Amino acid sequence: MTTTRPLALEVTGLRVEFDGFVAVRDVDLTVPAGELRFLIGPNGAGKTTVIDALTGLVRGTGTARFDGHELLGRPVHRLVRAGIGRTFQTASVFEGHTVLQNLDIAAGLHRRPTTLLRRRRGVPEEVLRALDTVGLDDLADRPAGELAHGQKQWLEIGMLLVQDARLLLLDEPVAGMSGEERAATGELLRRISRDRTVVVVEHDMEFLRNYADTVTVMHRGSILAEGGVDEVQSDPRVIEVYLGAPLDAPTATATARATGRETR
Ligand SMILES: Nc1ncnc2c1ncn2[C@@H]1O[C@H](COP(=O)(O)OP(=O)(O)OP(=O)(O)O)[C@@H](O)[C@H]1O
Repeated sequence: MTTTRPLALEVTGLRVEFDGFVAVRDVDLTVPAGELRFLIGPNGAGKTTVIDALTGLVRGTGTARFDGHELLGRPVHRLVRAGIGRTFQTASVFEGHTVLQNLDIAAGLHRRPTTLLRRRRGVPEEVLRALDTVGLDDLADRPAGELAHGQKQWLEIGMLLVQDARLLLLDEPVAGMSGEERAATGELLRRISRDRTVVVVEHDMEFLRNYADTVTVMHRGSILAEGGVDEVQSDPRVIEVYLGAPLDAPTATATARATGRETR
């Protein structure tokens, strides 16, 4: 099953506290389908915590609606069923199983493992489609543990596609990837975001410049700025807080970062 109409993620007043420490506050965020949204900000800005709150890993207050469903306060398995999928900074695939088996497991989480492993004929259509989308057709029978780093991330994205995730929240998907893998991932995210809602947490400024439609900048738990890449990169508040330099005296490092010669 594929998405038939664009869906937006609409977050208002999101707040997350850890033992009295407010990690995320007053976050309003709307992400339409068809747009590749990047979420950036210095370390500790609250990016991952936002994703954690939307995927049920931490408790958040406020509202977060997707496809008519309130996401906050729902258990993880119900969020998966509601079409919410995420990846982590480290790919979590079943290394001993083949690419196809990983996708098959993701496609039928409710089936018993023995049934899953016996099914070699009649590969479900959504699995074939995901293999094609993430470009792993030729590696379908390869154990996931033998895949290159980038390929594991693509497999993980494929696993979200077979679950029919329509809101994908991806945490630093290109970290540790080669230039070629980054470009392939960027194109993959573009394809996916045409009819799904995709939010990417990323530090890599070059990747951001090449692929982001819109950028949301977080700082100290709140949203600091939002707009196109050029707009955000030239915003003095962003230069000051995200790049870590005082406005009137940019350091060599900050200047290098602002012009994209450094990635973090
Ligand atoms: N489980 C937790 N318990 C207590 N504090 C936490 C927890 N998770 C995150 N924090 C704190 O919340 C703040 C936001 O962290 P978060 O990981 O969301 O930032 P981030 O923007 O994703 O940073 P990075 O780019 O380094 O991954 C940080 O100060 C962090 O130390």
